[in-house]
Amino acid sequence: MFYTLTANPAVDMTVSCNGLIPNENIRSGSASYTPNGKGLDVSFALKKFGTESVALGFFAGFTGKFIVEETMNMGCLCRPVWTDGITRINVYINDGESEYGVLNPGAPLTPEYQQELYKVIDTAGNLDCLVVSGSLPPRSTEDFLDQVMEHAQVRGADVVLDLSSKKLEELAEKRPLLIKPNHHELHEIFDLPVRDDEDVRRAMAHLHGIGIQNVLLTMGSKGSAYFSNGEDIWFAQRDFNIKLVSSVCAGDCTLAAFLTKWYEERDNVECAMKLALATGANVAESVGLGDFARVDEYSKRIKVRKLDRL
Ligand SMILES: O=P(O)(O)OC[C@@]1(O)O[C@H](CO)[C@@H](O)[C@@H]1O
Repeated sequence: MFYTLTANPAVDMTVSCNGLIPNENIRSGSASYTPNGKGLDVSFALKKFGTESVALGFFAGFTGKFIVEETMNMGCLCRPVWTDGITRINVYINDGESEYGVLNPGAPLTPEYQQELYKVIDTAGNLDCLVVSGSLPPRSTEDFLDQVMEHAQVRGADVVLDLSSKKLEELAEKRPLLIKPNHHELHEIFDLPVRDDEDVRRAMAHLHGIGIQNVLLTMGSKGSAYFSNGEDIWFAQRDFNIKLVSSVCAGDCTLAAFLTKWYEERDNVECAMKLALATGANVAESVGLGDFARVDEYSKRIKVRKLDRL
């Protein structure tokens, strides 16, 4: 069974408007409020593919209650650790041309809440794979993610990491099963720029060298991705344009789609990459996760090739 951990969930408020004007109030055209956070998005997307998971995380206040209730309403299992404060609201604004995001810090953690979460991991039934995604709330301890990984790995679970912080580099030596950086994160965290296939070969060799078992590297709006298992590297590219509405949850759903195919069938990389890119593209065409209605159609229009070995 997959478990996801969202240490810092959020209600996403997604607003559309005709442009922001300095020092003036504007009226938005629409606003939607959705339960989110990177690990939760993975759980929601897994559910859409018929794959069960349990969503773990810290939740607080009315926003935390809203997220947990909505998660359960969607039929997802959830084991919340309740904390003080208020789970954050993140604001995304689309002015018709560009997207703007204001990501808030979240409700602070204490060592006691962290201990509570470790206990949840220690006693979780059928813990095969823990997907740890997203930022950390204020005042989480320096070793929080090390502890999370250790508690999961002691149970024999695989750990998948989707983190935007430098901590990802430190955790590499714990041999995560998979990481899912995008090209910006690869540059910022590991100082590995990605301009062409040769850069990708170099980057993948480095990542495997420091302990990471598999890498799914997404290329954002380019609509492409690379996957490396330490032996081969695959490149996937879509051949169609999308009408971008919000790219906010696309990366999380790309990861979920990849996992739902690849985790059980490690040889089926091509199929997993097709589903992953198709899902990411379709999610970007709506606010939140959307309905995945075009995923099958899009999957047929993704080309996958293996990079030549040098
Ligand atoms: O602050 P984090 O945890 O890095 O990112 C949080 C967040 O941007 O991630 C999701 C999209 O990936 C959103 O639903 C959510 O608001």
